[in-house]
Amino acid sequence: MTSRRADDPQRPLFLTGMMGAGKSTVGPIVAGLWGAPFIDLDRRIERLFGAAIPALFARGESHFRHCEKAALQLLVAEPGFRARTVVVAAGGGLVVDPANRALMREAGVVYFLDVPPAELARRLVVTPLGGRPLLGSDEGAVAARVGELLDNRRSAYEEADGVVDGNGPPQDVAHRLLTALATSLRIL
Ligand SMILES: Nc1ncnc2c1ncn2[C@@H]1O[C@H](COP(=O)(O)OP(=O)(O)O)[C@@H](O)[C@H]1O
Ligand SMILES: O=C(O)C1=C[C@@H](OP(=O)(O)O)[C@@H](O)[C@H](O)C1
Ligand SMILES: [Mg+2]
Repeated sequence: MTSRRADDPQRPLFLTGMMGAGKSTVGPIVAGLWGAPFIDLDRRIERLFGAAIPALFARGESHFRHCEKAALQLLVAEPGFRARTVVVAAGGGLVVDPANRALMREAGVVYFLDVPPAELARRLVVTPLGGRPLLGSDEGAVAARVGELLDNRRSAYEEADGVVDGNGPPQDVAHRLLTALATSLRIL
């Protein structure tokens, strides 16, 4: 069984990985199994800055990255955050900034949901592309773009406390994650 044990340390879990890895889909399932709240950092950003992700990107990627970093810093600074059991889905690019990586690892446990580029592209082309401005609007170019981003980011994703295979039904991924996490939490 993969649910939390009463004696597990209380730590936030950050889910990282590429767009399409399933962070926003698997995160709420893990939170439900764990009896913990779920926070999607992209939704926090939208609330904090009063604009949708594409609108923030329209002011430039660096503007979006600034908002993203501020949202992470504000979340982690909430009283008692580091001792909470909470599941946080990061946006796929949050790890690119080394300060964000360090902050997540300092504040909680970080897991990388690893999914091969072909599967990411398969998932992303059936999702409205406009919501992820970095992918552009050309379906045919998504696989190449995703492969390029993953090549650039892989080493940052791998600086996690653990890596979980994100292939397969979301429920299976959630259970896989909780099994891996149980081990991480007990050795903290
Ligand atoms: N394990 C999975 N298997 C198949 N499709 C998935 C899986 N996880 C997510 N998806 C689908 O892929 C798309 C992106 O998922 P999402 O959770 O938003 O990813 P992320 O937050 O990592 O970018 C959605 O259409 C979602 O339904
Ligand atoms: O990989 C990225 O740089 C991004 C991923 C998105 O979140 P998801 O990973 O949840 O799609 C969102 O934060 C933004 O469009 C940028
Ligand atoms: Mg997401």
